[in-house]
Amino acid sequence: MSRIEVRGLRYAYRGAEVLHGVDGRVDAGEVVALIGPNGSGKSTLLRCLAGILRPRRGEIRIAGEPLRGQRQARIARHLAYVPQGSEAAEPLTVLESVLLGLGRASWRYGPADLARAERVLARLGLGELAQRPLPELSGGQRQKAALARALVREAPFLLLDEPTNHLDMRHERDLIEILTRCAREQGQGVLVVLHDINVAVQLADRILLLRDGQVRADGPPRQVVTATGIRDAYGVAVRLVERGGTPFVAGYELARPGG
Ligand SMILES: Nc1ncnc2c1ncn2[C@@H]1O[C@H](COP(=O)(O)OP(=O)(O)OP(=O)(O)O)[C@@H](O)[C@H]1O
Repeated sequence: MSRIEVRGLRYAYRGAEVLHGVDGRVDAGEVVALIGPNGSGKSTLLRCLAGILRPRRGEIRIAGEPLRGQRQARIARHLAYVPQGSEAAEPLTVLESVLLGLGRASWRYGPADLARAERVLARLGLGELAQRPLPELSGGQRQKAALARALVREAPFLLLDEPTNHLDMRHERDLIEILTRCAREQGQGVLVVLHDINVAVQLADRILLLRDGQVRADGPPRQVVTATGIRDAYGVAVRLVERGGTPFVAGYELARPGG
C-alpha cells in the first residue's frame, strides 16, 4: 500500500534537537491530523517529510522508497506541501499561481492544463477570482489559492500546515469537505497540521498528537481526544461533549481572578 512512513525521526536546529524519535505513518486514502502545542515540532516534522529539512537520524519512506537522497523534483511527484503562511502574495493572478503548481519547466500551458486548473479553482469556489492578482485577495482567499496550487498537482500525498488559519466557519467547513473528498474519492493521503481540535475530530480518520518533539498519542479521534490526554499535552482542563461517538471540546476551565 502507498504510504508515508516515519521511523525514529530526529531533527535538530543548530545542535538543538526538537524531534526526538518520531514514528508515524499516513496511508493512501486517509486524513491524519497533526495536533500539539505551539513549538511541539509539527511544522518541523512536515518540513522533514517534504524533503526541505534533513533529519539527523531516522528514516522516512514514501511508497516504500527512502526519502534520503531523493531530488526535490522526485519528492514533488509524491507529495504537495503547503507551508504555514504560504498565502504570501506574489505578483501573479490566481490562475497563474495555480498553473505554476503544475510544476512545468516553462510557462507554456495547453488546454488540458488550463482545464485542470479551472476545475480545481471551481472546486474551491475560486472560479470568479481566477484573474485577480494574489495581492488583492483577502487572507482567507489567498489561503485557498495556496491550497488550489497544491491540489492541482494531484499528488498522492498532501501535507498542509495550518490551512484553516484565515478561514471563516463556512470556508473551514468547505475545507473539511474538500480534504475528505481528496482522501475518499482521489485516494490521496492527507497530513494536516491543525490547532482547532474540533476541526481535527471532524476531519481526521486518525489524530497524531505531538508534544515536545515526541508522539504522545496516535489513533482515532475518540481515542486521542480525551480530557486527560488534552490536559497532559496542553496543560489545559477542557470540557468535552460527545456527539455520535465523536468528542468535541465544549470549553476550557478559566482561572478566575480571586477565585
Ligand atoms: N529555523 C529554526 N531555527 C531554530 N529553531 C527553530 C526553527 N524553527 C523552529 N524552531 C524551533 O523548533 C521547535 C519546534 O518548532 P515548530 O515550528 O516545528 O513547532 P510547531 O509545533 O509547528 O509550532 P506552532 O504550533 O507554534 O506552529 C520550537 O522550539 C522552535 O522554536
